[in-house]
Amino acid sequence: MTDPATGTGTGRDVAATHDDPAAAVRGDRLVSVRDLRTYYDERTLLSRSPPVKAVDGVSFDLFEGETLGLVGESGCGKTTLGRTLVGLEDATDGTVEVEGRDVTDGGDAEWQRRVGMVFQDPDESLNDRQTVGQIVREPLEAQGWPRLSVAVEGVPEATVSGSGPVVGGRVERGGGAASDAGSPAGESDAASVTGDPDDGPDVTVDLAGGTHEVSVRERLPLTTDEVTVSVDRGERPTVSVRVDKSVAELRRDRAEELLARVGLSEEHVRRYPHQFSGGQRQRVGIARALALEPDFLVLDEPVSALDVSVQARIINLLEEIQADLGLTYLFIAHDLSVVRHIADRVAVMYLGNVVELGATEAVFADPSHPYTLSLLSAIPGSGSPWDGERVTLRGTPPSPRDPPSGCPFATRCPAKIRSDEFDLREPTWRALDELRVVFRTRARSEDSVVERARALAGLPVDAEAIDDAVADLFDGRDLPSAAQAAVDEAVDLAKSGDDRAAADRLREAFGSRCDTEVPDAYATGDGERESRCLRCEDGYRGVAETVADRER
Ligand SMILES: Nc1ncnc2c1ncn2[C@@H]1O[C@H](COP(=O)(O)OP(=O)(O)OP(=O)(O)O)[C@@H](O)[C@H]1O
Repeated sequence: MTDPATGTGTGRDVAATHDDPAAAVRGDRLVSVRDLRTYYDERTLLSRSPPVKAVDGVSFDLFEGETLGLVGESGCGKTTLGRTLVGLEDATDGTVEVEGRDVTDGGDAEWQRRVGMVFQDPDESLNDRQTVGQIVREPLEAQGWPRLSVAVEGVPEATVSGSGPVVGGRVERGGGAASDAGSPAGESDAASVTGDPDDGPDVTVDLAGGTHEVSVRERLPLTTDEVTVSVDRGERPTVSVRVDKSVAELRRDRAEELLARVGLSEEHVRRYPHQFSGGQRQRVGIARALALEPDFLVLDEPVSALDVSVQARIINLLEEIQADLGLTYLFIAHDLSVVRHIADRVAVMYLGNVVELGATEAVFADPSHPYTLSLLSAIPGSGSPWDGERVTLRGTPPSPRDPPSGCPFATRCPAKIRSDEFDLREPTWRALDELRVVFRTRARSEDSVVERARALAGLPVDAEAIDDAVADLFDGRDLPSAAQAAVDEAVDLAKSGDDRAAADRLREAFGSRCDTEVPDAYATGDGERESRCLRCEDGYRGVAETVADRER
């Protein structure tokens, strides 16, 4: 019905995230993620477990210069999503597009240069046997940095020859034929030979007038004094460009500059990670991620391993760097107050799915997914309209190897839509949900040897455990006779060894849309947010209202 991220579709479930107020401060779309899935398949000849569906159908956009916070409890797939975006994990399905180019398979060299990742634990992510200088230079060496591009301005045509790290070639002035390197003609006065046109040429030689002028792109550790240019003028001038610094010197200087950028000094270059504090090590991790002048950083819980006093300084540093360099961040965190501080928008993830996405303040002020509500209820003074007790979710998240067939949150949802068939009290509904989880869990787990032997002998399977579970859950609760009959049937199925059928029987009798329908992304608020909760449809009570009623 809807493509949540593009906002195409009809009806009120159109996710119009592009019209939201936060969009006013965002740039163009940088990354588009569509129905992305990343599964870990560990099947071997001996093990037949299904794959772990770590990311299971995620769609969203990232806009230039924004910070998108990604939150959710441990194991919901945040890291896997971040790693898939930067090409460290292979996507199983779906697409990641950057400015319209498909980079899903991780093999796009240009995208590899433009993304970086900062990891949660600097102790694990930095090689203790390398000096800090070596660590920061590593990506430069791996990517063959620098390959300096040259543009010639002021003449219709010129030939460039380069030496050292300079990549020469034939260049054309705008309006002429396309250059050898395929730069589109007419785009600008300068056609660069290599390099990303967005970054501009590294060295520009202006031949207008009788002499020539040389300029060097600001971010390079190079001055014009270190670039020697000679011009052989003729009908078609030849420009020879020599860089006096060696590649090794340029890399060393770049590393020093990066370390200075993150607040470390020259003297730190030859030290080893274990000689630094946690905060300093994370600064090294950030310097390394910035080495290749990325546009986009995935920050995977970059401050959660640090002392609270250090966290604020690292967050400030990340904000400063973003403002200076115009970077786009995906900021993964479990601490919602950190996300509230740093993120323009927030995506809430549960069991491999993004269940709510929107402008941070709007999501905090009026969460429209019950999972977001439960997360916010745990933060005192979160500012959300929820003023009740903390909403504690029942049980543990389902296994990502066997997620529920409908809404992924249905098995724990405090606002689950109930079937009209029965008029039961909330604790009874919950007992029924939990009994179904018991059967689902049993169906998933391997039988014990004793259980297999009992099944082979035609004996009831672990009947006592089932009876105990039923007694625990329904002790003192009277069910209407039709409901009791359905529970009894399910119990009989489980005792005959068919836990899956037992769970299905309960779903058939007591389930609702939440158990069978995967919710679309519904636009909520003023269209600035999207929520994958069926309660967003017309005719249902709101999430907070329902939960408040049920928790009473
Ligand atoms: N390399 C792997 N092989 C198999 N399963 C994996 C692998 N990496 C992660 N998983 C599983 O994928 C699911 C998602 O894990 P992931 O680390 O992405 O979640 P997370 O939300 O980042 O968790 P945390 O906050 O604890 O880091 C989990 O069930 C995890 O056990």
